[in-house]
Amino acid sequence: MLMYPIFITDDPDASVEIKTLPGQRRWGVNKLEEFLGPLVKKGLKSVILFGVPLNCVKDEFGTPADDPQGPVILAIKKLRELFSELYVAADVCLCEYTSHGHCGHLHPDGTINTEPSVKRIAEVAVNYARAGAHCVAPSDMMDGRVKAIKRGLLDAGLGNKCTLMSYSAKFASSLYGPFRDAAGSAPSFGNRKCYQLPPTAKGLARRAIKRDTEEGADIIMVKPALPYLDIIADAAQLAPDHPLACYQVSGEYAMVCAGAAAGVYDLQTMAFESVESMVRAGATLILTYFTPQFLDWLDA
Ligand SMILES: NCc1[nH]cc(CCC(=O)O)c1CC(=O)O
Ligand SMILES: [Zn+2]
Ligand SMILES: [Zn+2]
Repeated sequence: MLMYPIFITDDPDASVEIKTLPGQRRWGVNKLEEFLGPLVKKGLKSVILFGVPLNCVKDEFGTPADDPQGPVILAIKKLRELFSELYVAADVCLCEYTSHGHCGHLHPDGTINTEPSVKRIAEVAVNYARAGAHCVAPSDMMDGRVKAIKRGLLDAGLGNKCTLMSYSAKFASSLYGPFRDAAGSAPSFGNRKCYQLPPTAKGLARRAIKRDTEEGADIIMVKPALPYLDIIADAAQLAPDHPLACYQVSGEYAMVCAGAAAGVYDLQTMAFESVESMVRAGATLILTYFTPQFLDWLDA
């Protein structure tokens, strides 16, 4: 039930430490074999890829997102070729590729322009699926994107080849800090409160979960995880026949590590307690940066 989030950058030989995410690195495509080979041997079953383009020319449309020579498409192809048993998911968003760092297209006044955003997100998702992704996971939060992606996959003949995992209930959280640092995707102005949910928005989260199941999502996700266990439990009840994912995000991971380093608790015990709580709430799939450690700990 563990999916490992990994950062793929466009220097093919990169292996660069990410300061705010202890133990995690930005990887180049040429390094994926030595990085993931040992983990696959230990039982790693799935990864989710995040592109970290450092050398591309970003524009307001996020054009580099599905560049055939871009890091995500190259990594999908490489991983499918290297590891026949590994499940390869790809995060779909534009913020890593837009000049303004927002997750969609903007109106001249800086607000989100939903229609072209959704169209572009669906295009990117289909291109990741064409490259061989088993699963596409839109994290942009634009209204209507699940339906558009599902339609796109069906039209491309990939409806039964590629799973759609929706970040259905994604809250505007302080816990994404290390990720934005790792992915270079902080917005250049404003924030994401227009398209991510406020922490108190239980009703909106429930409606988003229902809407995504109706629009054709195959997996529902709640994010962040530990502070939102009630939402995970709600999702388990609202979508009982869907796999339910939750994302132990970068800031949650960093918090667990920092607390352990400060002597507040034992790292392994706390890491287990955190994900066991998610399982108790109803999660059946957990995206976590602790995945490599869990493979060791579960084996020991
Ligand atoms: N679309 C961007 C995206 N996709 C996944 C994360 C966060 C993941 C993490 O913190 O580990 C974010 C950050 C954000 O919304 O700002
Ligand atoms: Zn984004
Ligand atoms: Zn808005």
